[in-house]
Amino acid sequence: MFRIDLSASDVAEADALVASLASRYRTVEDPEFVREATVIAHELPRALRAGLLEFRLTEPHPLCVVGGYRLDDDRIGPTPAHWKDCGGEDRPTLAEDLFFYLCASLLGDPIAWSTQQDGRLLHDVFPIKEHQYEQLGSGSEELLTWHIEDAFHPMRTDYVGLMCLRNPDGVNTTYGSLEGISLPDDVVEVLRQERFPIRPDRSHLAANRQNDGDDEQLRRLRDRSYEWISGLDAHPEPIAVLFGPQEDPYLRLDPYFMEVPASDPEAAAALDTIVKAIDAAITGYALKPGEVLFLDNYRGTHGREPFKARFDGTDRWLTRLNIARDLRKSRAHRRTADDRTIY
Ligand SMILES: NC(=[NH2+])NCCC[C@H](N)C(=O)O
Ligand SMILES: O=C(O)CCC(=O)C(=O)O
Ligand SMILES: [Fe+2]
Repeated sequence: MFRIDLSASDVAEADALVASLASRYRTVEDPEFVREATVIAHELPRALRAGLLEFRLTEPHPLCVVGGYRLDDDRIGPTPAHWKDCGGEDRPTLAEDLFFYLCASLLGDPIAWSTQQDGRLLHDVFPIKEHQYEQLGSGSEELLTWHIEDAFHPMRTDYVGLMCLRNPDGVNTTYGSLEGISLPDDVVEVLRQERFPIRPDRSHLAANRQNDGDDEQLRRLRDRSYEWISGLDAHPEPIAVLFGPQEDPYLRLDPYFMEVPASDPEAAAALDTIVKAIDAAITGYALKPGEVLFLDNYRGTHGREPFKARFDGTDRWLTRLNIARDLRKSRAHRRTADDRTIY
């Protein structure tokens, strides 16, 4: 993988920047912070900025890990029981949230889904008791099968960021890609065609809807998004699994939510071929507290190994950002040019 390791002086610089911001902003969701973040991010250590630029421009690997940032396990407090309880202004993780958001701002602009985690920019990923056996980031007992994040969505982002706050049992994030794999030409040609129906994953379904707030207009927009999602769930749209460069194509798939109709055995066989090829090369990486992982969501798939959750405040805890390189791609689905929520 591509690594950026912060030196001691890099860490000191980042800490000082974060400390000054923590006295000005109470949450990374603050629209003023969101607007300023890209400018503020230019004050991050130069080696970090240069590393992320290289990752973005040269696409050296599907994964980039930023290591060296330190956090205090006591200060961040217990792992919450549900994301609905911890999205406000008093997060004990404010410093980590700010650092993570600034790093992300060097790759692009974070966006929020109106249908995920109450429309927040920053998601929490920790085990939730009621989700133990679900194919959700908040599951635990089941292998989270590998996927391109939000693969069903035409506005899925270029990058997914995961920051590790705690990972006491060293649970692996899994990843795979087409690196070093050459698929037969006829298979590639089929995979480039829109013959692969895909359903939305469960994290976007209305069953996981929580607080709507009291803005009537926002509620109506959100209703509409949920309707669109449930329509797709009932009538999945066929997508192409491969796109982009001929030699080294980009990926779009979440096999768990894909089913090719029996009437198209050629497409079914092609999907089976690529899934088996990626499966055979899956590896894992256990994030350490303070590390930030950026996944190139065009180049690599990811998932998570199963684990035994404790539900006692000591569980694994990551935060997550979806980062777009070009906000305009989703402009028709956002209220204003600089609003970040996709409806
Ligand atoms: N193959 C899958 N399990 N796909 C769904 C991935 C999890 C989803 N992104 C979530 O936020 O929970
Ligand atoms: O928990 C992990 O390591 C990955 C989680 C994930 O893939 C997700 O939240 O979408
Ligand atoms: Fe994911």
